[in-house]
Amino acid sequence: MELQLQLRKQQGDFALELDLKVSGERIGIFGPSGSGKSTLVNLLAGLARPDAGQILLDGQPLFDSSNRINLLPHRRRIALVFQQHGLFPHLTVRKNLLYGYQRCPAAERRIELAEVAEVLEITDLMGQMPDTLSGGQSQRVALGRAILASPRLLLMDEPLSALDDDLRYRIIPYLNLVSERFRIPFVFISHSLVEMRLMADQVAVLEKGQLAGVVAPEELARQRMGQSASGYINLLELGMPEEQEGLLAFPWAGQELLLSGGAGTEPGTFELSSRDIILCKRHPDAISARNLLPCMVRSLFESGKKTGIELDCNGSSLVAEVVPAAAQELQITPGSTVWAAIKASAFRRL
Ligand SMILES: Nc1ncnc2c1ncn2[C@@H]1O[C@H](COP(=O)(O)OP(=O)(O)OP(=O)(O)O)[C@@H](O)[C@H]1O
Repeated sequence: MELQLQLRKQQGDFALELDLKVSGERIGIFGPSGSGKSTLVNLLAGLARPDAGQILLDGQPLFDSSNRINLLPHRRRIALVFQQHGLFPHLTVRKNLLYGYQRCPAAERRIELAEVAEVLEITDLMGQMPDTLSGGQSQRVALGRAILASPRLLLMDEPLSALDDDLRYRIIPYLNLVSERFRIPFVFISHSLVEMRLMADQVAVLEKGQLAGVVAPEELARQRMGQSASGYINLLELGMPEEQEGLLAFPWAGQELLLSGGAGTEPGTFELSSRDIILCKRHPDAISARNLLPCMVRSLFESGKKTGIELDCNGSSLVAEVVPAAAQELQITPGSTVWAAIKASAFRRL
């Protein structure tokens, strides 16, 4: 998918002025509150009209003020999914799903109900009413309804923010699977850098109605490390654990990581903040942290008032952060070796 826009939209005191070209199947829109993200979604969907400019989707104009083109929302073939699932309360799950399907002209239908239900694991819910569904089930049905309209683009305005963490991370694989299996590109808004890294190939960053840049999500996470309250979040894929001295030993990068008991006994993805990694130049003789990993420094980067340090732990990457003075004192330079100390309680399962 290629999305190209050059537009202006005034809303009261706020002006959105964008000149943007992004391509990819999974595009994120990131920015602080009030930066214009929802306004952009409304303009793309045709729910609001730019004052002037052009919006092209795969080269086709959805809006072009100089040629007086402004396709109606349903002619854009863009499906919307919002934070609140918006299911019809008086219709069963099946009828909610078929709503999207029946609205799509027969000749353009390329996605079938049974297949969508199978991918989203909602086949068993078909006869239920929306008020009997959990938040995650409702959001999967809303997604199914949007997909069954066989859209050219799925547009999602904070689709996961109404869900608790546990559900949010269970829905993300479905979104990725849907985009891949049905070849539907998506554009989504989120405040979460972790969501961006799990779901986007490219991120358009908005600030005060302007485009601040288009970057890879990993790059964005590093740029924001110093400003973010939680630092840079390392995402670690850990294998099947074994019990060890009252803790759980998870395989990772050819070694073991010890985690506290609450980590669960399945393999999975875990978060580890860059702030929870302590670096030591030499092997500390006595330390309470349960994990002590020998690492090589790959690179250093600056972010806000912090220095990020990308470590190579047996071939796997880990990002730690220190204040610049600590990096100098410890003489941390690319190629040098350090020990990374991590408490067993610092990991959080996604
Ligand atoms: N109908 C409107 N009339 C006047 N101003 C509006 C209108 N709708 C939005 N705005 C203003 O436009 C700006 C951008 O709003 P928008 O909802 O696009 O931001 P956002 O980045 O999506 O924010 P959030 O993350 O909080 O949802 C805000 O300053 C908002 O107050």
